[in-house]
Amino acid sequence: MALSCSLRLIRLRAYWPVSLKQASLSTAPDEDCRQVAGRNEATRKRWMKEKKPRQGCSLPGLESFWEERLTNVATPLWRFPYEEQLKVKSESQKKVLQTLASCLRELGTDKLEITQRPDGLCCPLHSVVPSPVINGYRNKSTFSVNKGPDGNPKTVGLYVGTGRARNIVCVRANHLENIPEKHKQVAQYYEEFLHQSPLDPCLLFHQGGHWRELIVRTNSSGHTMAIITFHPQDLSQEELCTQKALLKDFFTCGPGAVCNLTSLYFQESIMTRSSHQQSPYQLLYGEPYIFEEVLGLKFRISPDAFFQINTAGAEVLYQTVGKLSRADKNTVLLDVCCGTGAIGLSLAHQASKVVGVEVVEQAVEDARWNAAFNGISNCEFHSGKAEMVLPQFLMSREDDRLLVAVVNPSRAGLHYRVVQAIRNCEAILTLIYVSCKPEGEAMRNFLEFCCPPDSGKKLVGKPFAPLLAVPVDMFPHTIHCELVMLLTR
Ligand SMILES: C[S@@+](CC[C@H](N)C(=O)[O-])C[C@H]1O[C@@H](n2cnc3c(N)ncnc32)[C@H](O)[C@@H]1O
Repeated sequence: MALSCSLRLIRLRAYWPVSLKQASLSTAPDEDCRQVAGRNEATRKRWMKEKKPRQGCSLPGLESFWEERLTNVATPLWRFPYEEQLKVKSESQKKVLQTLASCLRELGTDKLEITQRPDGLCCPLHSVVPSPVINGYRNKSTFSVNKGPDGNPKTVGLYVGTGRARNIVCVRANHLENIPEKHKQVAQYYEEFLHQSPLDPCLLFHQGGHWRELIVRTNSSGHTMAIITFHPQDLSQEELCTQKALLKDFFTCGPGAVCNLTSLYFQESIMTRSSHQQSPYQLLYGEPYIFEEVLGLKFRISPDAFFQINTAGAEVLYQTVGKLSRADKNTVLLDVCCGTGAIGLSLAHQASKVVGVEVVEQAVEDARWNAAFNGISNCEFHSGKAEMVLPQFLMSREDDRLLVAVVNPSRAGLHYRVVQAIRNCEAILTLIYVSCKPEGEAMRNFLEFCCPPDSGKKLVGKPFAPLLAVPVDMFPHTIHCELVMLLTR
């Protein structure tokens, strides 16, 4: 990629505030707000001046100062009415498409009619499709354990500050509008449990301590799964069993019973994040899975499996993908990075067949169960890294039907080998790229899909061209937005 193009990508990233998790590690929440507002500076100033009062903001002093900081970092658009938030998001998406257009021009793409639009965008941009739910929409929240504003190391909340700057403060998330009350309640009781526990929290791995983050998942029927991560350090099996029993008692017959947990999991982990394979999720109590309904289908979700964090928003997202995909009974739909199979299964009725690929084993097992439970028989799900599975699958395919590829990778974007495999497969004419961070690694992927053929990079297939971009808001109050990009050739 040309140097100026890379610089533009860096600038674009600077324009975008960081993700909720990253955001909670930022030192400068108010700066994020300034960046977010960008072109809507006047509107932002007006709203900041009017200072919409924060619900329940009655705490004086230190704690309320930190809560406000966290609110501004994690939900930087919270002061804006939702209509204004959508305008801010639309501006951000425009930036992405402008950057893509100019990078494509620099790369000498031959799709000049696409990159020379009067608005400077690489393709038409649909207005942002709103989230059906604005507040408390998260079905999953991750809470950390660390020192709070008062220095108490047994505080359960989200981070403000950064590890690098050594200024992390863990702030209770009670005021965040995107987190449902149930999640806040479980966090509050976990904190109470920690206060009762004789064991220390694990703040830094090398400094010892045990209690670590809490993940809460809920579904629309009110079921609640809690997952607690624990650093075993050098505890014996017997001591570990005692801790698990204390935790279970607290949430089943102690003060935490009011949380009404449907499942309680415990994961011993010595790494920042461990998969089920690396360190199994141990069910201490209740149901092994949580279930959710999406577009009339029932989905089983394991503790290790990804599921879109805004369920109502996910329905809108999948409907959007379905409309753009043009999958029909003559096409095979590839669902790359399929999680529990949600995209493929919700579109299976449109396609002749769905082939899903996913690296998390538990999610693949869920996807197979979900297909069987919902009576969907034209789906197959492959377990493994897409960069290993997909090239092999496409090479060994004997079927000559057209393929529609839907890719929905994590923030790291698609591995280069996945891009090569899709680009060099002539049967794929339609590609839908779903990204929650289109200004990041997804941008690199867009350029790899659309650049002129380059035998040195083994991108020999005809380039794709962006045809339409539809942003779907899944994350009200934050700057983030899911971008559904239709690319064809
Ligand atoms: C953003 S989620 C999308 C899941 C799914 N499309 C959905 O809507 O529920 C990204 C998924 O990619 C998976 N993933 C990450 N890296 C992968 C890889 N190298 N190969 C296959 N799947 C991967 C993750 O485990 C996660 O389930």
